[in-house]
Amino acid sequence: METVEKNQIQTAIVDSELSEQIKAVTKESHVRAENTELMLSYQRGRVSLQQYQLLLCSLYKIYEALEEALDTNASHEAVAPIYFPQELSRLESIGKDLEYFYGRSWREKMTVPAATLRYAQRLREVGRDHPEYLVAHAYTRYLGDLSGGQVLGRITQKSLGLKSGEGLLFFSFPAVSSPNLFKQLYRSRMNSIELTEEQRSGVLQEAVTAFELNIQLFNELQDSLSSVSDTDNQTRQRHTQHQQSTTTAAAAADGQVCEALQISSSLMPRFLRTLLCVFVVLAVGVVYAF
Ligand code: HEM
Repeated sequence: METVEKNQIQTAIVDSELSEQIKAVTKESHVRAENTELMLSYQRGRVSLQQYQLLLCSLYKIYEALEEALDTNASHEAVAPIYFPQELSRLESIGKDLEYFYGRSWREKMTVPAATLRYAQRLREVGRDHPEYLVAHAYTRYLGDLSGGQVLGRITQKSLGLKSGEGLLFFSFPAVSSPNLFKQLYRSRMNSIELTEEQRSGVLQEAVTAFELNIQLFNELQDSLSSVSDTDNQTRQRHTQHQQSTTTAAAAADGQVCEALQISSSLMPRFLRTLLCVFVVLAVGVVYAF
């Protein structure tokens, strides 16, 4: 770990409770997470459907690992106080959102970057070897979802023109009537966990790691989208060049055909006009191809 982070953790440990320490120690990471390309798209109100769908796929894998680890360790003394499956569990909601976007075979259509798999793997390791660190991961995700995440939900809905609730269940916590009050309760439960100094230091370090894993995931996800859109652009450019010579001339003729069909619209049923239009456009295409 970097010396700066070690110093931050040591400063945070002095005289304060876990919830304050964890917030202090991840402050700088939070700023970095907010400034990733993906989160900046959100803050500019310009999230794309592809960005949101890919994010949901990754979140599914992360919450699957996190909630499995929490369930397995539900009675562990460092987990029980912050175990709120009814209020917080996200897995089922994300699954429904994925089904909304990808249909019933959403599981086969999921794409997940390597960073997501590393994140999920770390969650499994923590669940197995250090259940007391789960508080760091649960804090990072759930309290984030209940804080800035609520704003992100509204931005997603607006950017994608989704109707209330459609594909947006991830952001909704029906069993939490006041996110602020719930966060207060959650912090007080975090503070009730008894930890040795060594464990506390480990939890704080793990919280920094949890933010780092999120940042890596956002970056990789954004990179994969950029490379997909680069390839798309290249394919589109080649396609456009290939088509340009025939399309330009054909377009003028198409326009005339459509104008002609508009004139006779009151006399001809719609499907016949469509059929005629398709036929004429095909014929024009064949003529120009030769
Ligand atoms: C567009 C990006 C984001 C914005 C605008 C944002 C905004 C906020 C805001 C306004 C708060 C409330 C601060 C307070 O109560 O003092 C907050 C809290 C929090 N955020 Fe974010 N956030 C973003 C991204 C993230 C990400 C990516 C994570 C982690 C993966 C995260 C984790 C948290 C956590 C854990 C808290 C609770 C802090 C605490 O009260 O201890 N946030 N965020």
